[in-house]
Amino acid sequence: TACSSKFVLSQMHPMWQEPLAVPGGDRQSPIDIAVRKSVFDSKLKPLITDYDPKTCQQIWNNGYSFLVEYDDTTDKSTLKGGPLEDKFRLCQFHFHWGECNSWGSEHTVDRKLFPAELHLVHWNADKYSLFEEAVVEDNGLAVLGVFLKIGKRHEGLQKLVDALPTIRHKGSVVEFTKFDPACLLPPNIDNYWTYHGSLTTPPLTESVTWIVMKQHIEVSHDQLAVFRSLLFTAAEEEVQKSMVNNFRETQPLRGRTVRSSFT
Ligand SMILES: Cc1cc(=S)c(O)co1
Ligand SMILES: [Zn+2]
Repeated sequence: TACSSKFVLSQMHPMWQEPLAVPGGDRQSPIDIAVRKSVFDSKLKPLITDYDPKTCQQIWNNGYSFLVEYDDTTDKSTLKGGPLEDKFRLCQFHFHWGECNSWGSEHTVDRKLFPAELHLVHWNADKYSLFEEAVVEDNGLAVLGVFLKIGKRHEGLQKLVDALPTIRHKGSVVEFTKFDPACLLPPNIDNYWTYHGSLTTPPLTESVTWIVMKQHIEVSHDQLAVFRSLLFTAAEEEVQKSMVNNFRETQPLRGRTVRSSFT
């Protein structure tokens, strides 16, 4: 298969036709994180996550990925500290992955590809009152990125994996409660890279403070295989398409500096 040949890089194909012009276009995501070019910033604080599993509401297939959505009408599940000046509310998390374990992440580290990447999406609740408002503002969003590697089974992930067959098609939603997203974070969340970027799916708005974890988490081959059983297409569509390679290619740095919280 495309995944076994040594020219895997030439086999990669992103999920959708890229729009020609994007807003501004000089702070797009994802990017390659060139470790030796990142700048240690001793003023970066520890990250503070405070997630309440009771705010977990549903899991659904939006035709790009699957989203686990949280009640963000109060300050129950929040992220602050790190590079952030304000308090951000968790609204959803989702993943990006490949058709095989050779690729799938959005960010790369010294051009290294991971099989998948988790994104926890938060919006600035000190400055705005809705995600929809925040998503078009420079300091509106904070997305926490975590790389996934193939290894031992992730016990916390299994509840989510078990729900995926019930949302195979685009548009399907099921109730999903009492899930603590903190279980998906690596042991040490104080080692991260941070830079200003964008959403990686349309509308690609340049409103994201990215916080990418240095430490990855491990999931089993079989768990990631279930992600690939999802479909981009709705039940009534003639041709069903597997939900794989739902990542965007890395974008030009355009002079941006990536800061690190560690030396
Ligand atoms: C809001 C949002 C953020 C990311 S990173 C994504 O992939 C889709 O939607
Ligand atoms: Zn994403």
